Amino acid sequence: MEYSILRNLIVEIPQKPGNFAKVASVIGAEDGDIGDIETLKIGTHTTVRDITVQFENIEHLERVVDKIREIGDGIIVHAISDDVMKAHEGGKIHMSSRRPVRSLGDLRRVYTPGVANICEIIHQDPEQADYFTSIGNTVAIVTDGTAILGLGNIGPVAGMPVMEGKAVLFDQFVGISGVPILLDTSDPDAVVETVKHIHQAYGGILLEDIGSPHCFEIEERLKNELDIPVMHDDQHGTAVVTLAAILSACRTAGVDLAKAKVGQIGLGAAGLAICKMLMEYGVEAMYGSDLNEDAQERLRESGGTVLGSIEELMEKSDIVVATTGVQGLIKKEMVREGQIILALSNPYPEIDPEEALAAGAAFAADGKLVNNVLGFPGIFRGALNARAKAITYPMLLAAAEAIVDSTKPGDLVPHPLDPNVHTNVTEAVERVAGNEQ
Ligand SMILES: NC(=O)C1=CN([C@@H]2O[C@H](COP(=O)(O)OP(=O)(O)OC[C@H]3O[C@@H](n4cnc5c(N)ncnc54)[C@H](O)[C@@H]3O)[C@@H](O)[C@H]2O)C=CC1
Ligand SMILES: CC(=O)C(=O)O
Ligand SMILES: [Mg+2]
Repeated sequence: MEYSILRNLIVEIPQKPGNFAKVASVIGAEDGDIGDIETLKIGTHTTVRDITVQFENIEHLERVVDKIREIGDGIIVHAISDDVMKAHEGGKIHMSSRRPVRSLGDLRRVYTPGVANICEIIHQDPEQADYFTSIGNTVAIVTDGTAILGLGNIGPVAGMPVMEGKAVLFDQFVGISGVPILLDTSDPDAVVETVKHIHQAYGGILLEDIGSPHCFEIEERLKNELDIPVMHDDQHGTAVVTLAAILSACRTAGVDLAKAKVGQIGLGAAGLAICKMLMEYGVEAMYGSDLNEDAQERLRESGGTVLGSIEELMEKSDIVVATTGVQGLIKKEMVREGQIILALSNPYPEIDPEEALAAGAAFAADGKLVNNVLGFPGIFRGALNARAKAITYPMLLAAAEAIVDSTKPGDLVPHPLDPNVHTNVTEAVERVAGNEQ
């Protein structure tokens, strides 16, 4: 038998001698090849095991799982997990202590009675919280779940894996603690009130995957009403990285961005912010296209030109950016020779970069490559280091330029695991924030 897929079966088995053997023999009798077996949880009456098994194909997997389910006796197959699912088991983040408690002395220093003195110091001088608490190193990752990647309004709980992912990136790239906050409302009044009531525990607020148009009002009001950095990642994190990718492409192609014709397909959170950033940078011919008339109107109000169709936009633009969430929206016949195409929707782009290049594009990339992961960690690290009260356009521009400077010749953007990019963005943002104070 040729095995082509490997899966992990998460099976709950009542603690009775012979029960595990029943599961193992069913798998063996059906020619499944058992590998590692891990005990995930020992309960009072049952044990949950993660059994790695190789299968010939999906049909073979389904047959084996059906046979295990037929055993009965309280044996339950909870999940069939692959390596992505495995990476999510138990969640991706965990709040951990920076101070070990190994003795009573530790306990008294870390907790009562020692802690009371620190509380009093902060009570007398609230700024001491910067030194004696983790607040200044913690960012709330706030979502209402209305625009989770390009998956749409799937709710905040379904969006939690994305928020945990952002927290992983904050921690790994710049040492910030990211704390997901899931809101069960999208009403701007309620969102603003809620964030205002909880904001004291955080040094900054990252708004994530909040859909348009309510994201615009929410961000604007929170920026005005809070004196800590607030940034909607899908708007400005994306705009920063997109500007950087376009600048690198223009540098390689010898194109002057200010004189280029740029088309943006999708004028939601990401799209409108990209247009505004590019126009602020000096782009004069900024075209846009969206199905939604209000979104079109927002581009006109910002100084851009709305075109009637995607075909017209593709025809007229030297550089095209797409953030619609619609896989395959750009057809290869629409691609113009020498165009720069950034199809940024996640998880699936508007056109595969290989297809765009084969159709004549000079540069093409998707949202895996040109991704706000290159921006938001360093932007917040820099803002927190400088104790900035807001994230401003000059700070965002400095972040974009730092990304360009971190990009190897010929590439559009740096590798996201290159620590230099996060350090460079941090330093650039911190420097500008420091100058602004
Ligand atoms: N690569 C990256 O770093 C990022 C990528 N994105 C991606 O961009 C996409 C959009 O995200 P958001 O702007 O937050 O969502 P959004 O919901 O605010 O905006 C989507 C916009 O696309 C428009 N649209 C939908 N179908 C269209 C079509 N057929 N033609 C023209 N316009 C159309 C909608 O009317 C809406 O205005 C998502 O797939 C997301 O994953 C978003 C942020 C960062
Ligand atoms: C990358 C990101 O933030 C998004 O696709 O929504
Ligand atoms: Mg997002």
